[in-house]
Amino acid sequence: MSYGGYLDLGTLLAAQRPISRPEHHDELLFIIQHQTTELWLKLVLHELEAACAYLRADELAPALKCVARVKHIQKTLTEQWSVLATLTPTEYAQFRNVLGNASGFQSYQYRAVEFVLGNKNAKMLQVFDADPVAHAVVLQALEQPSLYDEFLRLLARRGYAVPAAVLDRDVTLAWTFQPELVPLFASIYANPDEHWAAYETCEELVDLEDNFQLWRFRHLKTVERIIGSKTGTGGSSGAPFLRRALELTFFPELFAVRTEIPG
Ligand code: HEM
Ligand SMILES: N[C@@H](CC(=O)c1ccccc1NC=O)C(=O)O
Repeated sequence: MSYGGYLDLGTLLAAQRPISRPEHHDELLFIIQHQTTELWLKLVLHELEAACAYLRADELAPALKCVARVKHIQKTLTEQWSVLATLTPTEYAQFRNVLGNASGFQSYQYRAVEFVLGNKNAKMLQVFDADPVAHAVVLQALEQPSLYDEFLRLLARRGYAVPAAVLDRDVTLAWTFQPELVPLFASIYANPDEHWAAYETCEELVDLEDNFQLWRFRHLKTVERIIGSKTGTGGSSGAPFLRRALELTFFPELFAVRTEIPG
């Protein structure tokens, strides 16, 4: 066994193939920024799937360990935007045309992560109709209970009053705000010592969402500085579309509970 053999560096390092002609110096940065993101997303999915499985098996501590690793990856991904931010609008404009209609909308691993965190939308599946591998990954994430679903099921098994409608919901649908969960979380937050496992997990989920939003924010800011208000190659309005995504929340009840804490 050798270093390059074990890591399959031949394959990995042959996978950066700029298509601009003459080749633009900065296209390699653009490719590597995306490829490293996709590699980390692969690990994020692997860890989130494991976290779901541990929750299903009532093993909270190892589930939280997976979440902790995901949080570190998210921080790395958020920091990594600064590398791409060295790409000036002038430089990007010199090879943007070669990208055609390709865009981040087509990142199946990103879509699967959104789905595992509960932001589901079956319509996004059709983007992957022509790619069976991508389709299967996103479909699996659509059809399985989200991390939040698994946590709420675990709470129900531990005797917490999670409404039946929440436990029996169609998990392929996007999560919608469930007001009945707010008093349940309020009782957990009112007495952390008695509900430590639940309390700690709630805060870990809030961290995940916070980190996800920071990544989205840095994407938006990088996009603003590189393409301004141009429309996206994927057909969206560009920065306004990305700005609206900052209003999304995966765990609305965990934010609503904050208002209910006396004091
Ligand atoms: C010059 C750099 C970049 C620009 C100008 C840019 C721009 C955009 C725009 C305008 C969109 C909306 C879709 C569209 O109409 O095209 C988008 C979506 C997206 N981009 Fe980027 N992007 C850049 C870099 C990246 C990188 C490095 C990643 C990392 C993988 C990424 C991941 C995504 C994802 C996942 C979406 C879909 C977001 C969603 O559906 O909520 N982008 N990007
Ligand atoms: N949507 C970007 C293009 C872009 O960023 C992109 C193009 C091809 C492959 C991945 C991309 N990344 C994220 O959207 C743009 O409108 O310039």
